[in-house]
Amino acid sequence: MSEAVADLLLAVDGVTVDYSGFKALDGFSLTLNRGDRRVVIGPNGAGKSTLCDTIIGRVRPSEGRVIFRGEEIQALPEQAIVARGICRKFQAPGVLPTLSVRDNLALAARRDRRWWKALGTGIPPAERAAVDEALETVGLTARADVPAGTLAHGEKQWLEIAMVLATRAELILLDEPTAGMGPAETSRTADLIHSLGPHRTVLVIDHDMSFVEQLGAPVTVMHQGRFLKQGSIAEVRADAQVAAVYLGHAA
Ligand SMILES: Nc1ncnc2c1ncn2[C@@H]1O[C@H](COP(=O)(O)OP(=O)(O)OP(=O)(O)O)[C@@H](O)[C@H]1O
Repeated sequence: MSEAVADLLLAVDGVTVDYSGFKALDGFSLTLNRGDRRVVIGPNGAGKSTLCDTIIGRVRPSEGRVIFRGEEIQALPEQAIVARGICRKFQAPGVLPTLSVRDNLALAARRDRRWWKALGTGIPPAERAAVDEALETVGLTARADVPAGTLAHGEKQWLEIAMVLATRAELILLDEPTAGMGPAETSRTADLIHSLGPHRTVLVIDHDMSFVEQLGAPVTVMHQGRFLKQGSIAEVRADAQVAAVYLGHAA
């Protein structure tokens, strides 16, 4: 196997998602190598969330393939895809407000997802280690025993990221991880993503250009379900076609 193939973690290959004739994704392709950080941007309706939905198995493509670790996954159920090592940031209802921060993480770390088994009976050492590491990474160790519902907004977002980390997923999909955050929290979130080691591969969708700049990762621009450009944030900012689609004309 060549080095390039060995490093390839995810390939979205010519994927089309068709809603009764409307193509939310239209022959879209993207590849991620192990350890990559990538940001996907694009105007409203460009297909960014549909891309995440397709990778995680919530939406089925009518054409194309999603290949993870060398195997096609586009027809697998979502739980099977998660079990293979892809996790999307849990949305707010994923956090149980009356449980402690640590217990929320213990549930996320639980591989068999039978959550009632995760409480009271003690958690296996590997899961405990994953929980402790996730707490440390997002800076919530001191808050581990408070009810999750009492966390500030930014802390809740970090808990959601920690829950993804606790699953030990290799590929992490973060859909607008800085939504509702102020500048200081946004910077901390960028630092947090930087601090994840090379054993994590991260795909981020975000509208906040200062956050995208702080991430410093290659940027893929989508428009109308299609690939438009890829480059550094500076290259993308300077691109006339990208500027045009954000201003709402040209394609
Ligand atoms: N279930 C659905 N049925 C029909 N159309 C859909 C469905 N889901 C999404 N779409 C449409 O597909 C297009 C892409 O949506 P998507 O949410 O992926 O875009 P996005 O880039 O994430 O946008 P935003 O930045 O506003 O979140 C939009 O025009 C949307 O209205």
